[in-house]
Formats: sequence, C-alpha cells, structure tokens
Amino acid sequence: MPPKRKAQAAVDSDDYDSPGEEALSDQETFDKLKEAFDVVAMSKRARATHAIDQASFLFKKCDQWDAALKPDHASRPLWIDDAGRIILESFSPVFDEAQDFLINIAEPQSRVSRMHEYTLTAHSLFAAVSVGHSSQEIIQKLNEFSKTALSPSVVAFIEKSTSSFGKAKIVLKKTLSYIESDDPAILQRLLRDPTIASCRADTTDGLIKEAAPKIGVMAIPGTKMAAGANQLAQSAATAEPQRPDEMIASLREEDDDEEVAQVHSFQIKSEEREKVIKRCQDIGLPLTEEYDFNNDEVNAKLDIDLRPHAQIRYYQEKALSKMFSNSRARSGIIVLPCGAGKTLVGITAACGVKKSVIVLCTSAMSVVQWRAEFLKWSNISPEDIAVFTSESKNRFPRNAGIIISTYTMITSTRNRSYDSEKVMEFIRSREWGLLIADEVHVVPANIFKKVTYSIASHSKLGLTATLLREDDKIEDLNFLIGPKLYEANWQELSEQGHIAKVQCAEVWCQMTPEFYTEWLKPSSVQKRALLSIMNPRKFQACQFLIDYHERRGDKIIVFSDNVYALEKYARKLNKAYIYGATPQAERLRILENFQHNEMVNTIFLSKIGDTSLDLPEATCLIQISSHYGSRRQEAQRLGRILRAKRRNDEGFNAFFYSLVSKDTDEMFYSSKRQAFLVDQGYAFKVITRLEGLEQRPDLAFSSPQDRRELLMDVLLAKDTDADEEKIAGDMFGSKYASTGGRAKKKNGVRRTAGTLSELSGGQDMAYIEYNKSRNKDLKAKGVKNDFLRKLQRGSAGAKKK
Ligand SMILES: Nc1ncnc2c1ncn2[C@@H]1O[C@H](COP(=O)(O)OP(=O)(O)OP(=O)(O)O)[C@@H](O)[C@H]1O
Repeated sequence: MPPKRKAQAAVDSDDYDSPGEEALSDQETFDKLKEAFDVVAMSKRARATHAIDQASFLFKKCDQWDAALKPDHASRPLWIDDAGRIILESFSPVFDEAQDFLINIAEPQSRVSRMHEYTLTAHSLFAAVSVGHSSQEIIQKLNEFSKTALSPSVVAFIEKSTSSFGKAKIVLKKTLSYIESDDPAILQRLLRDPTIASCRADTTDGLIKEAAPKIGVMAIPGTKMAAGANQLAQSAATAEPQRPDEMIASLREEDDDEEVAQVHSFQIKSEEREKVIKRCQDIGLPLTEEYDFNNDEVNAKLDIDLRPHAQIRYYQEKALSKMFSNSRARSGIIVLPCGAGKTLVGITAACGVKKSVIVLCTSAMSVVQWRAEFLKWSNISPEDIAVFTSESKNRFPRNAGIIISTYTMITSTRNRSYDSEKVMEFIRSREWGLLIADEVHVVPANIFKKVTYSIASHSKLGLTATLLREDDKIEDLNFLIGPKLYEANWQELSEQGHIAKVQCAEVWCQMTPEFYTEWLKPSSVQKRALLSIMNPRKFQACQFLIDYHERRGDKIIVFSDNVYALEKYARKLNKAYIYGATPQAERLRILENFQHNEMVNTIFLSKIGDTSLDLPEATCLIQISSHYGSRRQEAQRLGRILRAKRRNDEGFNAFFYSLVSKDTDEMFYSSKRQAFLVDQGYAFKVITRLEGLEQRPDLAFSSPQDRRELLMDVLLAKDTDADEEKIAGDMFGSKYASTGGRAKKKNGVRRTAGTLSELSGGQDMAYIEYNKSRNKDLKAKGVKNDFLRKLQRGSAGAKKK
C-alpha cells in the first residue's frame, strides 16, 4: 500500500499498521484479538445453550459455570470472567456507581473510552477489606452489576482471599512494634510460623493482653467499619441511613453496656518489621496498619490546619476518605494523575493526623516545593517545618513539627557529616504520626526498609501517579506501605478541567541518508542511539514545532534524556537548558524567566524535570530523547503539561509530541512507553509529515554541508556521550536500562495517523469532540468541601461527585 493510503487507512480503522506491514484483514484482526485474550473457544454445547454476543468470545469458557446472560443484562455494566477479569461498559447508566465500587475492590488495568478493564487480585481484595468491604458485600455487588451469574471460582477466590484479611494489625507503641489482634488464636497461628517467631522481640510464651481502645467508629454509606466491628457493618448495610453524630452516639451507648473488649499482642523486633509484614502477606494473613491518632496522648499535637482558601477537590476528598474512614489513619497508597494535586492530599492528611510528619521526596527540588506548598495551603508556622537536604539541615524547635527530606538523605550512611548525623538522631529518636512517601513507586524495597527502620511512624501515606515499575517490583509496596487506597481516572479529571486535555502525537522523522547509512553499520548501541537522537530531520521537526507553538502563544518544554543532544539542540536554537549539573541559582533563574518573561517561551530540560516540577505555564511538550521504554517516565513527562494554567480556557488543548527517528529502535521504545497512557485513555496520533516543513529554508541543517558536519560531530562523540545522565540522589537510576524498559504486560498501543494541522484542530474529528468544552459546566463540580471539619467530627466519608 502506498504510504499515503496506508496512513489514511490507519485513520479510518483507528488501527496502526507498523511500517512495512500490510494492513490486517478483518479475520486476521479478529484472530489476533482472540489470541491476545487467551480465549478458549466455547464448546458446541455451550454455543447452543448460551446466548452468543459480541463480547462473549473474550471470556474463557467454564463448563461448571452457567454463564448465560441475565434477562436484563443490557442494563448491567459488567462482564466478569472466571479468572477475575472484569470489563466495565463506560456507557452504562450505572457506570459511576460501578466504577466507584470497582476502584475499591479491583486493579484498574485499562480505561479507554468505551470499556474499562479491571482485575480482581489478592492485593486489591486486601485493599477492599482494609477500607471496610466485607466479602459478602463484594460478591453481592458484583453479582448485581454483572451481566451473568458470577463464576464459582470467582466467588471462591473472593471468599478465600478475604476470609483472613483484616484480622491482625501492626501497631506502634512508644516506638516499639507490636502485632495485635482481638483473636488470640490468630496470633498463635502467626507465632507457629518460624519466620515470624524468629522476629519476636519479647521472650515470654504468652501474649500481652490489654483493653482495646475505644474508638468512635462510624459507617459511611457504601463502606463498612474497621476490623472488629463486623456485626455493625452488616446492620449498617441494611439499616436506614443515620446521621454521623447519631451513629457515633449510638456506638458509644452500646460500648457502655458491653464488657470491655480485649486486644492481644506480641512485640516484634523493629528492624524485622518489613520481614514480618511480608511473611504475613505470604501466609495469607496480611496485616493492616492503622493509627488511632485521636487517642494518642503520648505524641505532641502539631498545630496545623488547612487555610480557609484551600478547598480540596472531590477526588482528593474521596482518596482521603479511604484513608480516614474509621477515624483512624490507615496506611496505604493514593494514586492520582500527575498534576492532580497529590501534594495537597498529603498536606490535608497531615492536617488530619495533627502529629509530627515526615515527608520523603525524590529530589532536593521537590523538598523545596513541598515546603512551599505546606506554607501555601496550611497555617503551619514556618519554623515548625524543617528541611533536611545536603544544603540545609534543620530541626524544628517544638515537640511536634514537620521534616521534609529525600530518600537518599535518610538512607545513605556513607560520609555523613556531623550535622547530618545530628538530624538523623533527631529523626530516629522520636515517633512520627505520619510518613508521607512522595513518588513512592520509585523507591526500591531495600531503601524503603531502611527508611522504616530509621523512622518510627504510626502511619504511612504513599503518593504516586503511576503505580508501575518496569522491574515488576511494584508489589513490594503492598507490604512496605500498605494497600492501594484510591486510584483516580485520568480522563474523568481531564473532562472536569482538573487536569488539562492533551493531544498526544508521535512524530516520525525520516533518518537522512547519511545518518541512516552510519546507523546501519555495525557500531555500538550508544553510537546508534546518538545517531537517532541527532538525526537532522528530527532536529528540524523540533525547530519547526517550537516555532509553530511559540507563534500560537504556547510555552514549550523540550525534554531530552541525553545531555549531549540537550546541549547541542538548545545551543543551536539559542534556548536555555537545565540538566543535573546546572547550578541551583541558574535553574531558578531559567524557570523564573520561563514563567514570567514573554521573551522566554521554550526551555530544554533533561530528565531532572521529569517529576515534581510545577510549571503551570507550560502548554506544549516535545520529547526528543527518552529513557528506553519507561512508561513511568512518559506519564510523568505528560504530567508537566497536565497542570496547564489555561486548562479551563474554551477549547484549550495541551500538546505532547514525541519525536522518533523512523526505522530505528526509537520506534519500538516509543510504543512501549505509550502503553500506560493508552491504558489511561490517551490516543497517540502518528504524524508522518509536518506540513510546511519543506517550505522552510531557514531550518537548521538544511544544506548537505551542514548535515555532514553534524554527522562528523556525532561520529567523533564519545560513546559515553550517549550514556544516561547521572543525577545525584536520583531514584530512577539505570534500573530500567537493564530491562530495556520493556513493558511486561501491555505491549500493544493504538496509533492513528494524522497531520499537524489536524492535531491542532484544523480538521480533526477528535478536535471537534474536544472542542465542545464542558469545562464551564463542569467547573461547578469542583465541589467545595470541608473535609477536615468532617474528619474531626469523625464523618470523613467520601462525597459523591
Ligand atoms: N484542591 C486544589 N485547589 C486548587 N489548586 C490545587 C488543588 N489541588 C492541587 N492544586 C494545584 O494543582 C497543581 C498540581 O499539584 P501537585 O504539584 O500537587 O500535583 P502532583 O499530583 O503532585 O503532580 P506530580 O505527580 O506531577 O508531581 C499545583 O499548582 C497545586 O497547587
């Protein structure tokens, strides 16, 4: 097929044909789909007796399970196969309700526009139980939403997974760690395990027995109480809704009549905390970690509240309500898109707990931003908020306060200065109410173990946008921090104007003949990488896009992981650039200019700007070199423009371009990188030709002579020029390089072909869709709330949007 027709076909069919491949026929596409979903063809009998429809072939057949569609299946939104894979129809009238429920009990896998995919896993069910769902409720609700009866294996899996969850807790008392349960048999069972027994700190045979603390437990519509309040949970499901104050009052009355409840516990060695948590998870008795901060009279109160202007958004409230739903702080992870306001979630949690807080970030730059955000959103007194980085080593003067630091400062033991050691002693010697772990997905397990060994914290809140790692170590976080408490939907937030709508495009840049000839020669991987990045056509595409978007009034960030290319591009185009070695003062000056100076509309950033850079002026992002197939990096880079200030302007779109040299490794890595964003509902268009580029005589490297000189430069460059930038304290490191950043699960992504003018809104269908901005109506949905007031009243239930 000639290239033009092929590109058109790709638009029409919404499919992507990889270069050099013929488009697939319908039959082939169908066969591929079947293969991809591991379909076991339905038997003849099943075909005869079961209703056949367009989606049934996606589900494994199970002989013992009557998977006939329910008569009213059309009004039910879920397909659930017998392996626990769930497909949710996003066009269903009960979509919101079903989504709210699924978020609590299953892992979102992919949320494209019409269908969302979730999976039931032991971890997700643990999270469900720890936020108060009972197994009965999970089964009943799934059945209600499902188009077919639930398969017995799914029911058995839910029952088995949830039966032992929430039975034992890990608690901290006076900096010592205890395993606690109201059922002594559970603790005896744990102690029969040799690994757990070897971690026990007390040498007695018996268990410690004491009165259970009285807690104002409350029921939230749609959820249940914490462990130990099961009967109440069941009656809450059927009873008339009660006002929160009535609920608490009735609980107290009941408490008064009852005998004092007992809790049993044994102490474990603090340095073995993670080992015990992991072991308990492995043997099917995962521990929950909850902090009864209201009744903690040992640790000093922190004087902190949100400022009146801080209005947390409904999804921030929903996330926090999972953490605080029973008036205790439950450890776990909150997943919100980049730019959706994780910092304010952390700050609100700190205002809820009102005890000393320690915040850990990935870089010194984030530390500065976290401090500024604390001062902006809360009334904390500046001296109560200390910073511990290589440049400043402060402590707070009063009994309670906040320390913000980096993972590296807390965990590196080599060559610690006297001042650092003093701050570490200060950190180690006290109990912390809350540990906030920012960008938690990047923290390797061994580092986090060191963190928890040094920091005795009652509760932990992990914050991240992308709960994924290319090395599949993400599961470690379940025992290091706690279950995932909430995960927001990117497209929903962008529809509502909380994050910007983004047009994503991959621009294919032909290699020039001289560069491609060199690329084809046997040479080092590094040299090939440099040749692909420095491809003159890519350079021209970058220059063209910068001009195009500057003329539109955009502010542009160009990302290059490769510092050699970063400098070459930026110098040639006379733009400012920042990388690891740029001094702090210069960085701030450049960023300041980018924000406020009309003459500075483009900056070049190395991977140092991937995370935590809050530049709401940026509206366009061009990526010229990236880190293999890291889905995490792609998402975080996109995050730099999701926070665009202009996001609520009528018809506004931010732009994300990824420039790839055609027919090189960059094509392969680019599609890997996009997988996560595609799962979040973003569609990448492919731009094969930048209209008007050929007519621009002023572009760099237009003459063969210039191109030859550039090639000579690249050939003379050292292999190390292609190496990954090393940034002190960088947590992302080169671990992804070892896997080549290969996405293990999701390989396929969708590309559609397009031109630049289409992408900018000239002719594109997608544009017309996006252009019907609902932002104005939706603005009203940025619900005002007073979460903290409710938290203090003990009624922090999630509000429905
Ligand atoms: N409820 C809110 N009201 C007003 N502004 C908010 C609210 N929540 C967040 N913001 C603003 O949104 C922007 C992005 O927030 P933040 O930096 O916390 O995002 P993030 O989720 O941490 O992103 P990233 O993962 O990219 O670091 C900030 O300018 C912040 O002040």
